[in-house]
Amino acid sequence: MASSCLFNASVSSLNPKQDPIRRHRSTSLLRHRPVIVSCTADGNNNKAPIETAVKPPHRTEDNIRDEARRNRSTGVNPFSAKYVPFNAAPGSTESYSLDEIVYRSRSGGLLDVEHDMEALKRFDGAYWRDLFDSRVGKSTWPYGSGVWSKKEWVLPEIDDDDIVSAFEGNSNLFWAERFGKQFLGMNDLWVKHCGISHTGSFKDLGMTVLVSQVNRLRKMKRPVVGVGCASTGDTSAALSAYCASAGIPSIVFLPANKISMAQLVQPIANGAFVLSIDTDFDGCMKLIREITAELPIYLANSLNSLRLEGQKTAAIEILQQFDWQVPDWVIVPGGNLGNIYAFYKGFKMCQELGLVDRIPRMVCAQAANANPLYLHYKSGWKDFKPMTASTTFASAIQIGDPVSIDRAVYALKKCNGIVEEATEEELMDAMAQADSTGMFICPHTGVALTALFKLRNQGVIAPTDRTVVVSTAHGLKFTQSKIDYHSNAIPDMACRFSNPPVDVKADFGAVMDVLKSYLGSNTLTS
Ligand SMILES: Cc1ncc(COP(=O)(O)O)c(C=O)c1O
Ligand SMILES: N[C@@H](CCOP(=O)(O)O)C(=O)O
Repeated sequence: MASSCLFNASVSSLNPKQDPIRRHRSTSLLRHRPVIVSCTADGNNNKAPIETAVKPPHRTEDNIRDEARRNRSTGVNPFSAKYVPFNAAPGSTESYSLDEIVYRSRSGGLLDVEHDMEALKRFDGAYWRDLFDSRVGKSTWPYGSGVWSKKEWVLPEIDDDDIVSAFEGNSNLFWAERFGKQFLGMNDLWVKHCGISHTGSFKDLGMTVLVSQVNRLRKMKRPVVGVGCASTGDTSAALSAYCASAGIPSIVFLPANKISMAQLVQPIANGAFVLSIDTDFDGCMKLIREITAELPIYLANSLNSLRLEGQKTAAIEILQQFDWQVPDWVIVPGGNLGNIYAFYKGFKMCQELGLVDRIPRMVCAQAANANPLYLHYKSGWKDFKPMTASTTFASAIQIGDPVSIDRAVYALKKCNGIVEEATEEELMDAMAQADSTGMFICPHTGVALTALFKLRNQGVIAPTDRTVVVSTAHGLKFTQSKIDYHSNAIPDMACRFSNPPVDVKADFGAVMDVLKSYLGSNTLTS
């Protein structure tokens, strides 16, 4: 079936791969002009979307969603994705539409979202790089989001109108110059601040995808009365915010007294139905799986592979922010273990589709008090043993029975990865050291930085290696841990880098004395 191109029918039948001049022209235009997607496909199914560089003028009566609707292509979308069993045996034909409500394969294993890679490969790496780059820094719906700017690789078939987005992603890749030089002798250390985000953690990246799909299912009159999750605090915050924005009920299961106040208040404020349950995260996870099997509540944890499609865009973004150069190392704190696989998948897609020629080595960092993956790695990947996780300041990764263990092991084996762990003292010191150089990180990022300290000291990571530490949540969600540390109020912890406030009388002389002793000289009076 032939279909029309909205703005430029004359170029619609060209495939940029076959037409270097067109490709060159489109590239230079895309660099400078806003982009609207229009689409074409012919009966031989050998053509694909063409970007036009012509954006019609903004109509004052339109909002950005209206504008996207008005400019929507009438062409056939050549891209698609489906659920398949994770790491399926060769020859497996089991698959499910993304419009089905399914979290497990027939054999009870994990699922994965599989994209039609042949369709994506009809475009070369340069095309995808240019397309993604052209969408950054714009407010065009839905591409203003760092996730949806990669829509063709995420949920290619969803209608833009169904998308629920807070323009998440595009988070800061911070050059940790002083921290790297002062504490590690490194000059190319970076922190990907995924926590500087709508609800303060990387969960927004996955949740925009999941809640958008739920929005679509509800419009299709599928029986979804609400969306539910078990959480250590960040998944619940993201779920409740995105659901509230779309007017969808959310239900969150939280382990009582095991998450920070800031995290607890997020779903409460966003109108979620909050259950505080007398168990740990693993207990909540077991319950939500049982409940979602009984009631038409859609499961929002990363067991649901849709989430990882959004989270993988953080990896693509890192490459993009380095102008498509590949860092040597990427360090990710791990709990339920979806994110480490999401990063691997993002990097791998970029390699397979020709945007980059290799992938980085990844390190998964765990708290020593919740380290089932670390123990598994140290055993040479022999038997995996779930555990009961102990209390940790890195409370969002206090998880003993991670649902994505198979995904994590797969990813780490494929990228020659490493697993490290951090004691409570190590992670808190690392957090304080990072903060002392101008960051304000969460304890989980402290776990990742500890892994970096250890691998540098062992000589595994070299001083000149380009290294990215993934910061997963905003430090403002975990202020109590910082207060405890800087008050020297943590039993059996030296709190070596604490910086408690000095009590001083409201008296000029007293203040001068304190300042002179701080400055170590009489510079104030001379
Ligand atoms: C702040 C933070 N960091 C890291 C993680 C670990 O991510 P994952 O569960 O995907 O391993 C989580 C959640 O588990 C989290 O909330
Ligand atoms: N840290 C997570 C734990 C659940 O992880 P998920 O990615 O499987 O939802 C949280 O914040 O709840």
